[in-house]
Amino acid sequence: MTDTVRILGIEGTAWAASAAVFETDRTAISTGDRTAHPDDVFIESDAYQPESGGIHPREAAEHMHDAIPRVVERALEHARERHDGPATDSPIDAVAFSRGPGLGPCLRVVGTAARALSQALAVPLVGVNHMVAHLEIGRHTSGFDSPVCLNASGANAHLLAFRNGRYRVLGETMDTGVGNAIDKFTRHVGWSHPGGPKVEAAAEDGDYVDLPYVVKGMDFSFSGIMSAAKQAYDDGTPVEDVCYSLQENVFAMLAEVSERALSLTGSDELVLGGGVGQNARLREMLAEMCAQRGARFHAPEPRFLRDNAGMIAVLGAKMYAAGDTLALEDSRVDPDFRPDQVPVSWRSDETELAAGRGEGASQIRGAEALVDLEPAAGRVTKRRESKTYRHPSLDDRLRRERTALEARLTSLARREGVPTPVLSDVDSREARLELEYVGERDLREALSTARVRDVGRHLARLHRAGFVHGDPTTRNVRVGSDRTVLIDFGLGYHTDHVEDYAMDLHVFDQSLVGTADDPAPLREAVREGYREVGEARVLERLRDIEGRGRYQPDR
Ligand SMILES: C[C@@H](O)[C@H](NC(=O)OP(=O)(O)OC[C@H]1O[C@@H](n2cnc3c(N)ncnc32)[C@H](O)[C@@H]1O)C(=O)O
Ligand SMILES: [Fe+2]
Repeated sequence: MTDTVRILGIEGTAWAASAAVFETDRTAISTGDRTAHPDDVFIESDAYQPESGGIHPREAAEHMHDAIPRVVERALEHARERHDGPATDSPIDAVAFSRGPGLGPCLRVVGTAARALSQALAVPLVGVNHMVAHLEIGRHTSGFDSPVCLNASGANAHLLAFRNGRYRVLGETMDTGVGNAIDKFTRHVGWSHPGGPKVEAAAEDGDYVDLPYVVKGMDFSFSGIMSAAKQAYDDGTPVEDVCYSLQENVFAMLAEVSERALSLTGSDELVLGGGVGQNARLREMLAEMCAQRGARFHAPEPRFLRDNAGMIAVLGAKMYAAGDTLALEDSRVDPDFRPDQVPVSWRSDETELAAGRGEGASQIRGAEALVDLEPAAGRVTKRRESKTYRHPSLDDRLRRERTALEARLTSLARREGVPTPVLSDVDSREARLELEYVGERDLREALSTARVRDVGRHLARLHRAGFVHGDPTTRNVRVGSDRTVLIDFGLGYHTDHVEDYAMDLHVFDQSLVGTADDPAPLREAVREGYREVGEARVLERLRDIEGRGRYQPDR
C-alpha cells in the first residue's frame, strides 16, 4: 500500500509569487530513495516585472498580494485532482512557506496566506529558510550524501556545508549578492530587470578585457569588479566585451572558492543553487572544475534554480516528516533569516569528511596547486596547475601573480618572526616553487588552543608589517612538536587597511567553524593571541564583519 504525502509550498521572498505541490511516498522522504518512489513537483509561478529599475519592495509586495491567492488556488486545484480520499479531507498534509530571508513586505503577504490556509485546512504549518531550500533541492535531485553547496542567487552568494547539525557558511560575498551585482551593471547600461540573462546573451559575442578579481580565502567581493565594469563601459569598451569578461571573472571567483571549499571539507560533491545557476557559463565552469579534480557536480533543472515554491515544498516535506512544524504564534517571518540559524531537523547523518593528506601520500591536490612531498629530502615542490575552467589570460595572470607573491611574502613573513618554510627555488613563469618541508601535519588534524593562539600572534605580526596572508585556513598552517608554521601565501598582499586585516582573521575564524567540532574556545584563543601582538581596532572591526552578510535588498 502506498502512503502518499502531499505538501503545499508557497514562495514570495522577492520577485516570484509561486505555489507548488510536492507529492511523494512517506517512506521515500526519510530514505531519500527516489527510484523506488518517483516523486512529482507541480509549480505555478507569477513573476513580478519592474516597470523600470530594480525590485521595488512596495510594488513587489503588491504583486504578491494579487498573485499569491491565484497561484495557491491553481496548486490546490492540482492537489484536489490528485487526491483520491473523501472530498471532505484536506488534499494536502501541510503548508510550507518561505519565512525568509527576503523583503519584509513580501514575506508578510506569504506568511499571512500560509497561516490562513493551514487554519482553514487544519494541517500543520512549516517555516522554510529560502536559502536552505535553494541548497536542499540540489541535494534532493542529485541524491548526493553530503555535498558542498554554492548558492548563487540574486541577493546572496555563499558556500554551505553540513556540520554538527547545521549548514555552516564556509564563505560568502562581502558586499552584494551575485545576481544583484550583475543586475546593477545592466541598470547602468540601461537594460531592463533582470539583467543576468541579458549579460549571458551579450557575452556570446565578447572578447576578454582585464577586470579585477577578488577572492579572500572562501570569501569574495564584487564591488571592485562592478565599478571597473561600469567604468570600462563609460570609457567606450564594447558592452559585449564587458559582459563577457564580467562573467569570466565573477564565475571564476565562484568556481575558485567552491574548489577551495571542496578541498577544505574533503567533500567530492558539489551542488549549485539559486537563480544565477541558470547561467550556462557558470554551470560549465563548475562542471569543469569538478571534473578536473575528480569531484561530482550537479545543478538542478532551471525551474528549481530560480525562485520557486517547488523547493519550498520539497524541503517542507522533509521538515514535516521530521516533526519540524510551527505553532501559529511562532510563525513570524524573518527578513534576515540566515541559513546557519536553522537547526537541521531532517538529517540525522553526520558524514565524516575525510580531508587531510592521508598517511604517506607523496602528492597532494590542494585547492589550486599540486604539491609533491619529499619529507626525507626535506623538500616540497608546488606547482599551480592551469585551471581549464577559467579564461587563459586570467589563468595565466593568477598563476604567475600568486607564485611571485607567495615567494615574496613567505620570506618577508619569516623576517617578521613568523615561522614559514625556507624557499629554495622560484619559477613564476612555470608557476613553480620549491620550499622546505615543514611540520608533521596540518593544523586541522591537530587543533589545540595553544596552536591557534600562535596563529593569532603570527597573523598580528604580518599585519603590523603591512600585509595579509589572504587564506589563513587550518590547512594552510603546519604543526610540529615545537612550532606552528604558516604556509601558502599565494593570496596575500600588501595593505594598510584595517578591514583587510580583520578579513584575514575572519577567514581563519570561518575555517575553524568549518573544521572544528567545538570552535568557540579556539576562536577565543585566536583573539587572545592576536591581542598580545596586534592592534585592538582590528579585533573591533572583526566584530563588525561578523554582523554583516545579512540580506540586502536590491536597491
Ligand atoms: C532571498 C531571495 O529573494 C533571493 N532570490 C533571488 O534573488 O531570486 P533568484 O531566482 O534566486 O535569483 C535571481 C537572480 O538570478 C539572475 N539570473 C537569472 N538568469 C540568469 C542568467 N542566465 N545568468 C545570470 N544571472 C541570471 C537574475 O538576474 C537575478 O539577479 C535569493 O535567493 O537571494
Ligand atoms: Fe532565491
